[in-house]
Amino acid sequence: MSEAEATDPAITPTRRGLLGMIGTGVAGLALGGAGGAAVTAAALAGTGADGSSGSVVPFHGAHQAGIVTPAQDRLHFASFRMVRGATRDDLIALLQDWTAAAEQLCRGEALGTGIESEDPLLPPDDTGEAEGLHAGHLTLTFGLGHQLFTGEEDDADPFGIRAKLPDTFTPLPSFAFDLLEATQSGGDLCVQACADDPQIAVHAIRNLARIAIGRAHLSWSQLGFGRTSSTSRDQETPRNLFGFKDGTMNIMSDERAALDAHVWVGGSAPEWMRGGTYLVARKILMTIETWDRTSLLEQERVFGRTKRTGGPATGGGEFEQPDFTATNAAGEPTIDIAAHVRLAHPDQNGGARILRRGYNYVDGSNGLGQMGGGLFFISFQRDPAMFVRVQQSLKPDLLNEYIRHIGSGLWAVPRGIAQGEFVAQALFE
Ligand SMILES: C=CC1=C(C)c2cc3[nH]c(cc4nc(cc5[nH]c(cc1n2)c(C)c5CCC(=O)O)C(CCC(=O)O)=C4C)c(C)c3C=C
Ligand SMILES: [Fe+2]
Repeated sequence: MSEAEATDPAITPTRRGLLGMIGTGVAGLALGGAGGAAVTAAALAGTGADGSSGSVVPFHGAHQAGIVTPAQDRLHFASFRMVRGATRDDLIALLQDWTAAAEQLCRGEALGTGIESEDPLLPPDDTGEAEGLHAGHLTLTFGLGHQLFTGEEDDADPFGIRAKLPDTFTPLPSFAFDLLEATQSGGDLCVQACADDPQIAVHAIRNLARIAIGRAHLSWSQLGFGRTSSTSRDQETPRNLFGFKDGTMNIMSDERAALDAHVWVGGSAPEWMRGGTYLVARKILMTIETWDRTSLLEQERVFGRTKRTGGPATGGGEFEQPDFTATNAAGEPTIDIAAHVRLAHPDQNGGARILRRGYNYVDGSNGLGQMGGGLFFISFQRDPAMFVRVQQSLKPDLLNEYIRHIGSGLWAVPRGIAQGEFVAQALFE
């Protein structure tokens, strides 16, 4: 296949197309072969047969994808626990198998021989629900939990990696108002799957869970939609379930200096984490019915921003800097002293900034006429202490009246990998 043919939308291969070509013996189409490169180039051209959904985000690179990648619309986040008695070799083999699968999934390929099993007495290599779909900008971001290094009792070294535990990687403390449920918190490994299409994200997690069997099991997972933070100025700022623009003051993917200062782990950390980051997830229930009965004045006081434009209460458009010194006619601060944006602002937090990349979620309703929905908050920062600092400063936040933190997790996200490496390989060297 020539480069020109490879980028022709009309012949950009879908999962089924790829299988067909493997079946007819197209030379080198297997992983790593010359044909494989052509397939990647085709997919990288970003155009599928339907003209929109065939885009590939490269899996390899200095940093893992899914962090500064322009936020896709859909999330399936999964937390895994290693099975009791799993060994270091099991963990390494799992990360190797996940890496090989992730490379294929992110290229929009079916796993192994796909749904056309050579032996009908065995389950097919791929579960099949993404058959006919394209890569859909799928990104898979892998993280390692603290317990992986220390064991459940914090006094063990089940996988022989304790010596590589970074000093800064300590579990999150309890926060005021935490109402955490163990069934939605923690985990030895996490995988953040983001894509344009929920079927693609779910397919990826499902197949990674299947591959993990006998070594790790799916502990809990969360579906999300309608990204609540932009990571690129090319994206319109989305709205959260309270109807406010969310992500206005986020760190953007082109802010190189800010990313180095606040997101990417730097030089003094263990080698396997340099270029990595830490992922915090917080499942935050939003009491939507109460909020919907709250006056617009109060809603805007809570955030310190206007609902329509997203601009600060002190005036100007969405991206105008808030003036925290401004007062109204009565001499009171125009932006309430407990407004969310005041307390979350870097000025209140020793300059700490975090990269937010969360999603709305709705898990159905609770049988009392209330929606079980909110924000699946995700942030990336070079040190978990940066999140802790911001979260602790939100203690008097007016928003707390309308939210409940019900799930939590912290994972170290190793640096990205080159072709031929597996995720977190440097941790085992
Ligand atoms: C600990 C970190 C944060 C949590 C938890 C959090 C929850 C949360 N936030 C919103 C809605 C908005 N947040 C906004 C700004 C904002 N929030 C945080 C941090 C946390 N938010 C930061 C660091 C910032 C930026 C502050 C700044 O630099 O000005 C905004 C305003 C628009 C924006 O800049 O994004 C909204 C709206 C909800 C609904 C929520 C929990 C459910
Ligand atoms: Fe916020």
